[in-house]
Amino acid sequence: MLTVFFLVVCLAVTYSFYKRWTRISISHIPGPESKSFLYGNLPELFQAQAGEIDFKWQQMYGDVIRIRAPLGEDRLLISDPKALQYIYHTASYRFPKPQSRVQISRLTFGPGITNVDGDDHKRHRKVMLPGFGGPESKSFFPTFFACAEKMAQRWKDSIEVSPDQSTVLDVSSWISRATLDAIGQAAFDYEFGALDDSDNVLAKAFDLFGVMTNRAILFLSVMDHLPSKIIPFLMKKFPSGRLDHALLVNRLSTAVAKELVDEKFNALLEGKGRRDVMSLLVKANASENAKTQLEERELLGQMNIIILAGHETTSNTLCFVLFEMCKQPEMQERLRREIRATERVIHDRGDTQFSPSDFDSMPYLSAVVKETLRFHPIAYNIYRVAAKDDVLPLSMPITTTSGKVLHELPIPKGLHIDASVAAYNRNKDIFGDDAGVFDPDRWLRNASPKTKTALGVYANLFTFASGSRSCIGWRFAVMELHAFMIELLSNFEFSFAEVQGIRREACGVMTPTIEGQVEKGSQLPLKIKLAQRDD
Ligand code: HEM
Repeated sequence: MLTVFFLVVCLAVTYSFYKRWTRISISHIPGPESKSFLYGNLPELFQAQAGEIDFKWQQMYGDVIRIRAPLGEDRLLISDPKALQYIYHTASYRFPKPQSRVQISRLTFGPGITNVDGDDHKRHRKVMLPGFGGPESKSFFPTFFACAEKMAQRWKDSIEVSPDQSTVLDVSSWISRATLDAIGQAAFDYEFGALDDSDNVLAKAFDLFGVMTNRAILFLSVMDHLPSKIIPFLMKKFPSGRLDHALLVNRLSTAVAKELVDEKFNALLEGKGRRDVMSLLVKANASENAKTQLEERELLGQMNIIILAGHETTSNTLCFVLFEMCKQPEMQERLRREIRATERVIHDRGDTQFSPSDFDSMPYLSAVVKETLRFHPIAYNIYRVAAKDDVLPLSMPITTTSGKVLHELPIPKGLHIDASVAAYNRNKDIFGDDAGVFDPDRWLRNASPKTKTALGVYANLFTFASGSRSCIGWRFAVMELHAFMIELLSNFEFSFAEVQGIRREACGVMTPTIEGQVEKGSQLPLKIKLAQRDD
């Protein structure tokens, strides 16, 4: 049996080599030398700090770069606005995700919006959209605020008992648990209780921290060239720690999800439908016709995806806001002054809570949110494959290695494309010559960046991707970021704890780690004390 299996793998790999050598070539596109036939340039891309090599290559070769994947395969690393707009917006269903990533997502979450394609994806997205509109996201603002307040209270308790009225906390663990609770309440009307329990099983399971090893690089690349049907078999036959962990996440979170889907469905039948995302999803699904309705296993997959996509992303973004605020305390001070001034207006009008309409009087806060999303995009690279031979439009012509100038780029079916969100967000033509500097004021000088090619769903950033597969939860995330920042900055002063050397670790999502302690996973130890109040 195993011999037959290996024969199939060898044939598949040989066939993919044959196809590679007889198709349109992109080997004339400038790019870095490959240091290894076995791994190509991928270790440089996946094992450096997030975006670091993207910025270097962008300076050397421009916004369309040929890189090598394992076994001599050519790929493109792209940050060109027009090419990205074509791939993610205009022709998005002609550029599906690589099958290795689709299969891992299926294994971890079950079938759901991130791992289906074409008409199936349209069906999933249609049922999910009603839960993620503008009014719905705004309605969760008080929930996000309450979670931030609860965390802030714990920090105050810790400061109160300390002799020097300050505390050092790993804020990455705290914020990750607070955002897990926030997603539980807003998306499912469910209490994960992660803030109350630092050993929360689900919070620990959803910590998918892991730096890409050479073995994983090779494994994923080979998976991309095998017939999709044999991949689940291969995964079972050659288990690994990461895959076992994915199965554990699936088991734990599906158990919670199953209980909730049943509860929401019964509530709907009894006419007691609630306003959380999942209730809206179950309701939208019930009004679909039988052909387009999501099956129960798809609803469960959806919930698993929302738990992960909805908490690790916002949580890590919040960590990088605090990181910037510690680097530049004057920004922290300015933000606090703006929040306090708005607080006074709110009290004067007889309210006790901030609401999304107060954002209008906090332009610096919104500018800090946008600048953090630009400068520290948590999903720093996103991946696609050309489903057929195609032609990419370009914002800037490319000069090939033989000196020919191309105004558009023919690409072969099967070409892997790594979109560099990190590099696009620092494009000097769009964001200015100082695109490499963290400067929230750029958003006050120009509310939207100058570009002929509109891309992305928020502020012309590519942080939430673009087009039919753009982040469905972006409004949700923007609300949550504002709520947490108001609460944290108004109450506390943050500075770096003794440990220095925070890294932007390139895991599935970018996360802070400490130089020399990467194996310990996400960490952001900060010194926290109560902010002075004059009133
Ligand atoms: C700062 C926070 C966030 C960032 C930077 C972010 C970024 C992204 C990006 C780049 C994608 C596209 C990935 C790809 O196509 O390969 C995506 C998709 C997605 N995001 Fe987010 N996200 C954030 C927060 C959220 C939240 C809060 C939720 C849910 C509550 C969410 C749910 C989703 C879902 C379901 C998809 C898949 C959409 C589809 O395939 O149609 N995200 N996100």
